[in-house]
Amino acid sequence: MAMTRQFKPVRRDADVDLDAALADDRARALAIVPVSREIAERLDRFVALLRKWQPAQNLVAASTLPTLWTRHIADSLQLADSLPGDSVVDLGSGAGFPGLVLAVALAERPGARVHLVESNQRKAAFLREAARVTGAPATVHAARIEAVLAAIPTPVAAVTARALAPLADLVALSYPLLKSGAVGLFLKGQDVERELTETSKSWTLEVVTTPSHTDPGGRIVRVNRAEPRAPSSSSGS
Ligand SMILES: C[S@@+](CC[C@H](N)C(=O)[O-])C[C@H]1O[C@@H](n2cnc3c(N)ncnc32)[C@H](O)[C@@H]1O
Repeated sequence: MAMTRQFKPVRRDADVDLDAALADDRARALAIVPVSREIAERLDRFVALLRKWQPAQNLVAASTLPTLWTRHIADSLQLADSLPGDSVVDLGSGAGFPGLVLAVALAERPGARVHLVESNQRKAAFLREAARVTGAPATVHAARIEAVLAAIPTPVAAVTARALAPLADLVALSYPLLKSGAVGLFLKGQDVERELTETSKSWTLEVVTTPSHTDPGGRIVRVNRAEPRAPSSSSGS
């Protein structure tokens, strides 16, 4: 009788180590930013997809993969409580931080919508697939922010970004939304005071900064209002 050999996929030691590290990190992350079991399950699907695409797409720095939950997911989720409403625009979403994760957090809210703006076509393709597998209410715009922002329906409750640009550039990029009532929620590092000083040279700002729950030294910058400063008149004429 002919024998059919069954080949099982081989799991390498590195995969097993990563499974264990991620299980620990998941528990740490969800202790910092608790979510319902339903949302945690959606996030598990997101993590599985990211791990599948990571070898070909290098979606996050490989060194941060074992701390994906604390470093990227909890870092994003901590903004959820600060959202003043359920319509969000996330600028330069990359692999989905913070925008896709916020969309997952809002998945149970009727009418919620998160617009993810990402000009890299391969990352945008990943974001579309991530929205599909998680059922997150996200719309992906595979385009440059400057080209797409005017087409996003307003009013928008919040505009978010992480690791995209200095604060002054973020305020300028998001001004079309800020002036129609959105708040800016920007995840920033230790250098935030210098960035605020720089931004204040060109903008009148109402800003609140609070410590990050996940990044020691990191700050959440909430821009409640921004208006461009009038150019100073030149002297001596
Ligand atoms: C450093 S990554 C940060 C990604 C993500 N926000 C995070 O924190 O992991 C910046 C992302 O912004 C995208 N990006 C940069 N400039 C952009 C622009 N003008 N319009 C749209 N996307 C942009 C890049 O393609 C990249 O994926």
